[in-house]
Amino acid sequence: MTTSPARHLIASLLGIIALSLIATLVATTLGPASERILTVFFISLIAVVGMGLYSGNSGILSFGHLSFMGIGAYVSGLLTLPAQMKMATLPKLPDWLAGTETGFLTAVLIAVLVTSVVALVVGLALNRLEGSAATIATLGLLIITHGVIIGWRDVTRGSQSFFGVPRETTLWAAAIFCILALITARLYRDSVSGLRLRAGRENAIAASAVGVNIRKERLIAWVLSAAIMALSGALIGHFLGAFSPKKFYFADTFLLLAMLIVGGMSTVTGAITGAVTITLVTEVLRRFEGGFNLAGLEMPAVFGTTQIGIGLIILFAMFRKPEGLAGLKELEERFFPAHKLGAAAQGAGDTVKNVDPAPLEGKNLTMRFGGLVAVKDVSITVSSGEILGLIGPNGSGKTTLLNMLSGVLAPSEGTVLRGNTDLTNAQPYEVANHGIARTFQNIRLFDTLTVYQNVLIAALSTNKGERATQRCEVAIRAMGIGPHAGSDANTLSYGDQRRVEIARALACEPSLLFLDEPAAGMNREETDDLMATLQKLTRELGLGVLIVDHDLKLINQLCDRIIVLNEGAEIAQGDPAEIRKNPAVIEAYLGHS
Ligand SMILES: Nc1ncnc2c1ncn2[C@@H]1O[C@H](COP(=O)(O)OP(=O)(O)OP(=O)(O)O)[C@@H](O)[C@H]1O
Repeated sequence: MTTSPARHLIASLLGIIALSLIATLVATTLGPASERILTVFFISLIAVVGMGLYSGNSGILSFGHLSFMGIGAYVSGLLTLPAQMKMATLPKLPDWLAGTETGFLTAVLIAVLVTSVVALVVGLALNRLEGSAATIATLGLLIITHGVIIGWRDVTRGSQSFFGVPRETTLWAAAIFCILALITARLYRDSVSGLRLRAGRENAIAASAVGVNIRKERLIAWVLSAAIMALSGALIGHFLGAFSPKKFYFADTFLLLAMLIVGGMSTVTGAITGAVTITLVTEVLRRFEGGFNLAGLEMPAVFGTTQIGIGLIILFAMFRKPEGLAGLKELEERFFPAHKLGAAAQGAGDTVKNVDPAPLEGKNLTMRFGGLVAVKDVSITVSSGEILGLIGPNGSGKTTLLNMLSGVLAPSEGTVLRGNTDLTNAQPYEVANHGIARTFQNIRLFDTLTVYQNVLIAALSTNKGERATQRCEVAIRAMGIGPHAGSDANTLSYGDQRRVEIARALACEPSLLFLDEPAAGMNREETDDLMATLQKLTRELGLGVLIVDHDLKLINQLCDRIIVLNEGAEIAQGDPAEIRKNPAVIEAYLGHS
């Protein structure tokens, strides 16, 4: 399933095929030099797209992808090297490998499969790391793979040239594989998995809270991108006929990353733009590297002209276009309007089913941050059909309690149960799939995704993604944000962003909804409006709501029951009238009774 309008994908696929074929035809008419440049360009573009598929969609910059290109090249080279050549240059090869001699396409396919398996194993370990730690680990991968290739002389010829690989990569072969790689990357970006990964890139905690298993999505992207890198490696091996380990090390990593950074990481359009820009600059500057004649004036040779030029372009991109020359959107997304709501779903009550009618029980919950006890031995029950308020002065532990109930924090002591299911140490995405959705005190939207996509991710990632489109549209309508469906979330007003967060939570089809200061930053009119919407929804859907807010008017009018915390401990519990009269509550808020 794809998550973008069909016209986007059709335009994109037609554009990719048309551009590649036109470029190939033009190059064949211009002669062998142009053919050679375009072949290398196509192979580089495959690699850039492979790197972008992981780094762009996950937000984790990888320095290690050239490892997979190297593995692809060596595996494919070993499989196609003529037996006699192997006997002469690699006499210590195991017999089964020494006697194997496959065709080009078979070798490419096996190289891609072998590299995918290696990537899967590496990815399982790498997936435990986040952000810059993961990036540094990919650098380690590059260095280790380089070391292994150099050290494994019997198979790779070590640091010497690995030569004799049949030169099978023609311009047309490179063009067709490039089209396939571009289409794969484009389809992946807008697949369910790609959209989930992009959501995780924008805000990992929020993505997890709407049911996204980010580690799983990262692993899928990692393996897929490694497979594309292996394809690129096999093609360059069969184009050059000879290569050494340094072909898959820092210099080319830098070049490919430059293409990705200059063009833009998060789109296929960016990969193409970056590859075209850097290839053009490299080709032009290479001609001036050995010195040139400018209107009769002899200019001296400047070593490293090409690298200086690439460096300057990166600096320009960083200062003027930090998201890359192509920006954050695919070309076709700029031309064709984004999602509009269908006519399918009208009411809110027709889709929501109670996933689990059992109440959620937090028993004797305690949370310690070093020496600070943020929540002390608090027990709380949230039931369907009830609106429960959680109030208390600043720093009294409300958000921490909500984080423990929703899986964002594992409690230091105590248990969280939903019926017979123990959710004490469950991840947020597991909690979301037990019918518990939430919003955040500091709005956590997927900023560069549209409102529609923000909500769709939640629907796709909970309740097995059943009726996702319908659930998404119902939630958007219920919160009155239909007119903004096609806008990027970060372009909305504060009040509307809060509404998107609630719509996103509703799209999970929860039976329990946690709202952390939903009216924060809203004026009175917006707050009253929100209150009316929440009242209507909870009555219609039979939702259980746990709401944290400092707006006591809202809490008093909305809630059936209120729990009051002070300095991490519960000091009162009762209906609004009881709480208003409670001396301990008055003292906690006013400092005197
Ligand atoms: N991740 C954390 N690491 C360390 N201390 C934390 C963390 N989260 C919360 N705290 C501390 O725990 C205490 C309770 O914070 P919490 O945010 O739960 O209170 P709150 O009642 O929600 O406050 P507010 O009404 O201001 O949002 C505070 O002293 C806070 O500084």
